[in-house]
Amino acid sequence: MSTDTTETTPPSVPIIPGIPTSPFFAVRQTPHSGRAVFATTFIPADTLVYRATDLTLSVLLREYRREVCGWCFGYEYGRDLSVVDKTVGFAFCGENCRVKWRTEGGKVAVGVQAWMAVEKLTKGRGKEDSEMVEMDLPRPRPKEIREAWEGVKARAELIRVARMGGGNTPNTEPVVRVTNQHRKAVQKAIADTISPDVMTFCVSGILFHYSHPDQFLNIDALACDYTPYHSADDLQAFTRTYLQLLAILPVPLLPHCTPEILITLSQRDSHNSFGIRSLEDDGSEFFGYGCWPSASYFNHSCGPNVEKQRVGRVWEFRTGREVEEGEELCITYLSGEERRLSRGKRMETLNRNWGFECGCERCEL
Ligand SMILES: C[S@@+](CC[C@H](N)C(=O)[O-])C[C@H]1O[C@@H](n2cnc3c(N)ncnc32)[C@H](O)[C@@H]1O
Repeated sequence: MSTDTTETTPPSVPIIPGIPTSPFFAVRQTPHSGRAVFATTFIPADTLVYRATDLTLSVLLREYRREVCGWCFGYEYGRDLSVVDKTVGFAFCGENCRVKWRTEGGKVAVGVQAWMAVEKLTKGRGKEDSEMVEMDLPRPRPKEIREAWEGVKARAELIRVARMGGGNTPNTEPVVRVTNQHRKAVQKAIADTISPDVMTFCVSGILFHYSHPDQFLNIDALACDYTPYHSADDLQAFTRTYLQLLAILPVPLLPHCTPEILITLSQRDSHNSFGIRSLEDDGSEFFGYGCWPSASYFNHSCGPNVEKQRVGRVWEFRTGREVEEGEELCITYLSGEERRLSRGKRMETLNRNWGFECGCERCEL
């Protein structure tokens, strides 16, 4: 990571879909830490330099779904929210948010139908897997990931035929007769262990691909993690969820439910998502996470000059001090407590969670 303020301007990068634009900065290539944001002018302290409004996919952990608004992520200190939409399993802080979620977040009628199908499947099934993310388990390598997705291909095909009658689109003539084998594949998928949070992630991403095909490039352009699954179990939860979604999603969404799309979502989300946390208590409550592509070009520094703040569904970025023209604008990827760790422990945390050796000014000293 560069904090160089000399005259040598870092090379600019070719046009990238979804990069942030601002009168205060530009995105440029760095020698060692990918693309980064550099001030193009002197910036006084406490200047709002950017607002990221481009939320693509988001996950509210199941345990918070009654307490955190499905639209604005509002939270009332753990109290259950007043407006509950039982059919889709989301709660809202008011009727206004519920309507916005239905019209914009539900992304057309098929979106609402998709969440209804998920709710129908998951309701009453309780928590079937722990979904605790064990950070120290070995991560599946790219070859294992390829094999796992390859391993569910035949079952996926059977389910697709059962749902679509063998046609390539819902309206094409059936080309394969649907047999018991196809129907059994659907039943087996539905009976398999459910991972509700993985399912929310996948449905949110599939709906984004369906409703904003042009903006999917913004996700695709983000830094890629080729080993995005935390463990073999995590990878299996994704392949299982894929089959379950093929079995239950509204038919128009099935062409958007593919291994390629689901893998891309995991690979880009891994090093780019932002935690959705409580706004009080140093963000001690972790409600879930989301991907705002334009906000993902700020690199990390252990002594950041930019502070980020979530305001509802938007992230605001403000300078924490004066910034010289040419200086890199950095946020911190560390949570409140982690910021107070020693250099060695910070490095370890960043390496484990983000997969990079921190080269920021504070670590280099
Ligand atoms: C959210 S992205 C930031 C933008 C990224 N540099 C890009 O080109 O898309 C996070 C990734 O940037 C890189 N990065 C961010 N801060 C860094 C730092 N302090 N030192 C080294 N690499 C860093 C790491 O590869 C990390 O996984």
